[in-house]
Amino acid sequence: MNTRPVYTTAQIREIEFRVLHAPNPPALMEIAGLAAAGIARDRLLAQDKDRVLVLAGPGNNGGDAFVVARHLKAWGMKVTLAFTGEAEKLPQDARCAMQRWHEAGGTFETVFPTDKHAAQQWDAVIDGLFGIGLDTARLLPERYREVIRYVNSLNVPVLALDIPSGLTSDTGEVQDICIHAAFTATFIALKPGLLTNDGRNYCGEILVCNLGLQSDTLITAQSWLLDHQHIKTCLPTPRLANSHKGTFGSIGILGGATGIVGAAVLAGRAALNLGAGRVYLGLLADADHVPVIDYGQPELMLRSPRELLRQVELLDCLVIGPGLGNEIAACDFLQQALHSDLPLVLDADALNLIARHEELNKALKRRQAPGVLTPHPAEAARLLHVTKDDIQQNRPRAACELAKKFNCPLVLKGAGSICAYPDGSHYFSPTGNPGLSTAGTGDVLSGFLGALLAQKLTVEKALLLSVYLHGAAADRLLDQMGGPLGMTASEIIPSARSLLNYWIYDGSQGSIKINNQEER
Ligand SMILES: NC(=O)C1=CN([C@@H]2O[C@H](COP(=O)(O)OP(=O)(O)OC[C@H]3O[C@@H](n4cnc5c(N)ncnc54)[C@H](O)[C@@H]3O)[C@@H](O)[C@H]2O)[C@@H](O)CC1
Ligand SMILES: Nc1ncnc2c1ncn2[C@@H]1O[C@H](COP(=O)(O)OP(=O)(O)O)[C@@H](O)[C@H]1O
Ligand SMILES: [K+]
Repeated sequence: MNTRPVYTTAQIREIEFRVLHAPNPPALMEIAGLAAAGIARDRLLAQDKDRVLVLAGPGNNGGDAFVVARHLKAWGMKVTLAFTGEAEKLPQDARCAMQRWHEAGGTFETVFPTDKHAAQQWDAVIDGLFGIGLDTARLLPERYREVIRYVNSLNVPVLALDIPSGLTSDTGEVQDICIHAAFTATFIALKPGLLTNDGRNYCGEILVCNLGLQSDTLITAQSWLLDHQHIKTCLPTPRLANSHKGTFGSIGILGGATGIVGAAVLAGRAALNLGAGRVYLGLLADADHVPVIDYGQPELMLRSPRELLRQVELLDCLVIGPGLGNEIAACDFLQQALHSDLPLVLDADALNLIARHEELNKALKRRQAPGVLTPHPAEAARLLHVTKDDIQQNRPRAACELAKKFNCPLVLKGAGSICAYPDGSHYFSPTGNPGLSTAGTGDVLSGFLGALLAQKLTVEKALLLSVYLHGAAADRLLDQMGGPLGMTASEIIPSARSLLNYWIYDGSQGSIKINNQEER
């Protein structure tokens, strides 16, 4: 499996320690600087665009910047380097890099340019201010904040070294201000902060420079970036010609209280369009508001929740939560679902009820049958009894903590969704965009997940595939629409259906092929 590993700062430092304490250690900073300089030359600069501003910070990220500057200068670029730290306080490798810059005839400015006194024009900027050593608990000194504001106001591409300065490497949080990069050359391996939360706004295109190291042979990864190669291993197998609706599972969706019927309908439509053989909705809405048919998708079979729960033995999976509400009846239905042996997808109000009621909480923890939770950050906060900000401040930690607490795989939704397992392993999804920030898209995800479980995918595969596919369907729509604005949850469904078929069948269909053989 060539899924990319993702490492925390502590793990990157451990890798570095192991490499540097082995015989004949490589010159990591030199290798990193050369790789990044090549990216700058090839992706940001050109013969008539050769004026580059290189910003060097007070640590080893600054050291990388000196190496980049040296190579760009040697390749004929017009390099202006700015460093406002104290040379004698630089770490040893960075001091060496500065020395070699001087030896190559380089000089540096001792103040950073700002919009107040920068008359010079640049074609590109290299951000070597702060890397994984940034301490976000300390407010950045004003000179750094000023230069970051200045760089962000320029209309030129920025290459961030390792991570954009201002971003917290482990969490993707930006405390105050951050370099807005067009490209990020990240060293050794991916970091969580590049992949989730604010990180997605600031990194631009990420280029991993592994510095010749096979990091996963040095430290066992617990975290990975999902990619299409991995997703290919999660796909349902192509359908046999001799199949019928029973082959592809029956799914129940329990929710749709008065005023929020649409949530369950969306989940049902999503499940049907992702290949479930039969889809039943158990709607909680009162008699005056409950629909008897979904005219937009008449294939859905509408029931009362009681009828649905009476026939659980007919179901292969139950999604409970979309529009479930928080009435006593909802609690009862959830209690019954948790005590059943059915594979469960627990979403939305089901999660809120579990957060509020101890007996539901216990029932979930005691469950042996497969289950998956699909909280957004506010639901995750209720489940962990913390604030939403606490969750967002460290999404990977929150996702793993929840999976462990309930002994259940889950997806923590939002920009850079994280699929986590009780053993602490977790995956970041690279797909999805702000077009998904609209009501109902979570209901669609729960329907996708249920459909894949009903088709007998394992929980692990169904979770990764549904999250990746959901985001990819939105990304495809975004391309078609030219932007994310106004994307609707309903539109995600056909987009995902075509993608999934395409991925499984690679464009080739299963219909019988009969041709006349020309006689010769
Ligand atoms: N780990 C490795 O093996 C490698 C690391 N390299 C580079 O080294 C970087 C890490 O270097 P460092 O550990 O020196 O860390 P950084 O260079 O990221 O930052 C540490 C420096 O910033 C200062 N600082 C941190 N937070 C601050 C704040 N809030 N306000 C003001 N100053 C603050 C610290 O006092 C220290 O001087 C990586 O990101 C990468 O760019 C590369 O050379 C490749 C190899
Ligand atoms: N900015 C974003 N980038 C990527 N994915 C997003 C973004 N905003 C929302 N999403 C995705 O959209 C879905 C929203 O789910 P949720 O908040 O439960 O919606 P609802 O309850 O209205 O159905 C989740 O899958 C989430 O990951
Ligand atoms: K940086």
